[in-house]
Amino acid sequence: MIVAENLGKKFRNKTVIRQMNCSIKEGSIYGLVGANGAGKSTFLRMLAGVYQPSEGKAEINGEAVFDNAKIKKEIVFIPDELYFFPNYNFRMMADYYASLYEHFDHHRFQMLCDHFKLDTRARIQNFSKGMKRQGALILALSTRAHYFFFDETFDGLDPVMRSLVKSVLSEDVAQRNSTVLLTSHNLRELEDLCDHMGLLVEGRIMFESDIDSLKTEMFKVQIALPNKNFDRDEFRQLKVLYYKKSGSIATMIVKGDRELVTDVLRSKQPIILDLLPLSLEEVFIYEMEGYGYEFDSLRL
Ligand SMILES: Nc1ncnc2c1ncn2[C@@H]1O[C@H](COP(=O)(O)OP(=O)(O)OP(=O)(O)O)[C@@H](O)[C@H]1O
Repeated sequence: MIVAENLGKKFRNKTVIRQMNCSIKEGSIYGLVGANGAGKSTFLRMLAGVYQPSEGKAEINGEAVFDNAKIKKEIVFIPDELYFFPNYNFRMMADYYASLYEHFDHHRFQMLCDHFKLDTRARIQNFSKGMKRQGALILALSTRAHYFFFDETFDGLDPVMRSLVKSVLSEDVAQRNSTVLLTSHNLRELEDLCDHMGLLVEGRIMFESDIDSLKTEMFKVQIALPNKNFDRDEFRQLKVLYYKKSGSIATMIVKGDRELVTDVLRSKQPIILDLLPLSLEEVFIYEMEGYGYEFDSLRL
């Protein structure tokens, strides 16, 4: 279990992460999304033991990560800006990783390189940005570590490679119960991969949830009632996050159990009733409104 408790990070006088609380279970794929500069990389670096927290705790299985050689052997951190030794090829980088991670699996390394069609003897400096990303991921997964921290992993990957990377990551988690924490500034990039997601805003996780309940507990409703003059008050039994009426049809965003919501709406004997699922992006937008953030241009 990865745990952040009242975690904070300051650089000189600038507070970048504040009072962060979050726990990530073994075997899960957790996506952390947030705008540029929100603090994603800083948070990841503290969980990976690269930065020392200014306050609070960053722990894995109850032990502080920073300066903890034992735990760091179980962690691979792939930063947003990749670094490879000059003049090295992938085979040489694999040997270097094997010197750091005792369970490094050379067979898996070769298999993944074949799968991604990467030539292990070619110089890395001649590779494209996307190929370097693939290589970093292959090296990480070949270590047989248990905790993977990937910063902007999909940056530079084309759609085919993205989906290949996603399937390789999901497979590792399913087979080995490894734990993956990924960051992205693009929510759509992570939504089909992660089982949990958190939204980081100005150094704080504003909210987090498992994807299934996020998607199944919020709906877009379109409804028309026999009495055309109904208003929002008609639905006061429900948690209506957003309401807009044009003509005789109301469109609203409702939070709650689908069956209960449907029962309440049906009891009004609607002429039109549609309950539509929201995309994850829409769910985040409406949740954020509860925290006073405005997303008018993106709504409905
Ligand atoms: N080593 C550092 N020294 C000083 N300030 C830093 C340092 N690292 C990060 N920051 C500051 O912390 C803030 C958050 O940066 P961070 O890289 O964590 O954000 P991010 O969410 O990963 O952004 P991006 O999506 O653009 O990569 C920024 O204002 C950045 O300038």
